[in-house]
Amino acid sequence: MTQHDVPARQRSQQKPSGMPFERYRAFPPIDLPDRTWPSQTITHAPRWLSTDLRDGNQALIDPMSPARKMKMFDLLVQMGYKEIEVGFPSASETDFSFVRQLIEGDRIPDDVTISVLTQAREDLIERSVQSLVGVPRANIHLYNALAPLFRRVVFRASNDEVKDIAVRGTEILMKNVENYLDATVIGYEYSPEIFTSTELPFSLEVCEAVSDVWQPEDGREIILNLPATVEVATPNVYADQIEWFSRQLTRRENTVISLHPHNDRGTAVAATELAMMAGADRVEGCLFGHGERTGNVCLVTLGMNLFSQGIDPQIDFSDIDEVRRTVEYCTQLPVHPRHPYAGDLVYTAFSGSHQDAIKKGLEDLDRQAAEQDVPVERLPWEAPYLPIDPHDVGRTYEAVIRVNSQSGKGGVAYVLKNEHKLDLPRRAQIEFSRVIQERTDAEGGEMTPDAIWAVFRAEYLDREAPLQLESVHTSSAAGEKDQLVVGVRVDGEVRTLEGTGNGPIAAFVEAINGLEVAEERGWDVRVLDYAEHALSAGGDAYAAAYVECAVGDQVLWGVGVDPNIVTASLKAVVSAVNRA
Ligand SMILES: CC(=O)SCCNC(=O)CCNC(=O)[C@H](O)C(C)(C)COP(=O)(O)OP(=O)(O)OC[C@H]1O[C@@H](n2cnc3c(N)ncnc32)[C@H](O)[C@@H]1OP(=O)(O)O
Ligand SMILES: CC(C)C(=O)C(=O)O
Repeated sequence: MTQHDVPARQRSQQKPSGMPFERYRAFPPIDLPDRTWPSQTITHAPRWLSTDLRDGNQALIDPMSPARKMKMFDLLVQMGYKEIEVGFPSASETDFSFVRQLIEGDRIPDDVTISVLTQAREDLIERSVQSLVGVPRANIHLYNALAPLFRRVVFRASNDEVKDIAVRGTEILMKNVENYLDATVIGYEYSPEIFTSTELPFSLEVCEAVSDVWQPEDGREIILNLPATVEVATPNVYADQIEWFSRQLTRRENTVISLHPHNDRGTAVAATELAMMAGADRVEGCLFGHGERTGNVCLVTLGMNLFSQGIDPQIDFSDIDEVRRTVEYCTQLPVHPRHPYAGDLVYTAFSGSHQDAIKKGLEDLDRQAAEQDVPVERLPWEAPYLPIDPHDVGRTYEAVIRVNSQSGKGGVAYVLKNEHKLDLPRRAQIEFSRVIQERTDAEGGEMTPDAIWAVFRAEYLDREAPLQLESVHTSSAAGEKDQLVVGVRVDGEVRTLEGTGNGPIAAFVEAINGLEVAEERGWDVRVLDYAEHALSAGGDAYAAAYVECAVGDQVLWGVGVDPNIVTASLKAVVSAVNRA
């Protein structure tokens, strides 16, 4: 079908881009009509291999120094990675001596297997094997490219000659292992590089030939790593390729099918997950997706995706910021603020409707926890816009809601509640968020919690003119109205006011309305709504009071905070009057 055969309703209204798209071809689909992977689900973590110290390192502007490599290795071990590719020892003295440092310094825990990568060239294989002398167990990883373009351009060799590179490489490797590593248990990994662009039958043929040499059997596995060296198609195609390969392969029970996806199309995570559904056993990648070009698949995202589905990733991400800081130090590259699960902004909402929903969701969890009398961490996680609980990766809720011109009342109210325990009534939230909105519109940028608090204090708590409350005495007998005597300053002048009413607020309002300046000031005060709550528990607890008043023809809120609830209420009335 050409572009012109596309029905008009499906055709884009936009003009042709002028981009030379004709130079590119769509990747042909895989003929696998009875594919089974679409109906599979992922139920457990794969075997992970971190290639941060190899693929990750080889793609850095400034490859890791020995100290940085060691820090990365220790981090990977601490997080729980059991297979770690530690370098390409034949590439440089730095890589070789790092492997020696690990072995001679006894840095490799008993349950961790290191591996090293080599091209299928005799001298490089020998040097790689030599780097492993003295290690109790390790994997050696050999690769050569099989794809048509590489056969023609890089190796200038026929299919058989390219297959022979892999077969001979395996034989040479086994010979060297015999010569140098008698006390070491060596595992073998072979990668038909550029697997994604290679004819599937040819990849299979070469892998079978390599396996014929290695002779996998029970207790002697072979790892066939099928890399998306360059990601060239939609993720379903990779899954088809993996399912096809896995079905055709002999000795499947002694073969570990491994993935090594790159992210050229930005779909490495999806491709990996679909390929796991297609039967892969093992995944290679890097923390935060470092590696050649657009990087290897991100191990953090994959692991946390499992976690968010209730599956143990077998890796500890509980202090994600520490992981991020260490990786940034080792790679000297920043992690994007929107990186899934770990970026600075990924648990933060600036926009009003998101803030409102998150605030309600978190309050609902607190309510459920109180009702069921269990800690909130024991409840199944369910909160709008937050796929996981930030606490589970060591983040706090403090940064969840941040305020700028896109924010609404929910966000502002969340900050006041979270930071200062002030739970504003709904209409007070609306009123105060307008005050904040004026600021953010005028000044742009973000308003920090401290700045919001400063505005709140100035607006509601710190106004002392024209009215200031100095002292409060109340008396009431059962069944009688409250008698109130308050000391105030009106425009700085000390006055004593007396009032009577159904409660101290009504008595105070009566006293204010009776002042001689009341008429000229427009202080015709009526209370429309009232709310109060404790700010903290215990004998020295503070109380917050919120009073919605009509003062003349204005309707506004006042807020008061005091250890004494009556004084807090009267302060709230003063706050409203002064704001008017
Ligand atoms: C997809 C990947 O990430 S694979 C890993 C890639 N990583 C690296 O390359 C980092 C480490 N590499 C290096 O330090 C160097 O490339 C070395 C030391 C390995 C080799 O260096 P050199 O001997 O200078 O060779 P060079 O790097 O140019 O490699 C190209 C040669 O190797 C051959 N070659 C490339 N890959 C392979 C392979 N897997 N097996 C056998 N031969 C290979 C090429 O055909 C070419 O041969 P030619 O010179 O006869 O044309
Ligand atoms: C060596 C192989 C696995 C590789 O890095 C790749 O193909 O991307």
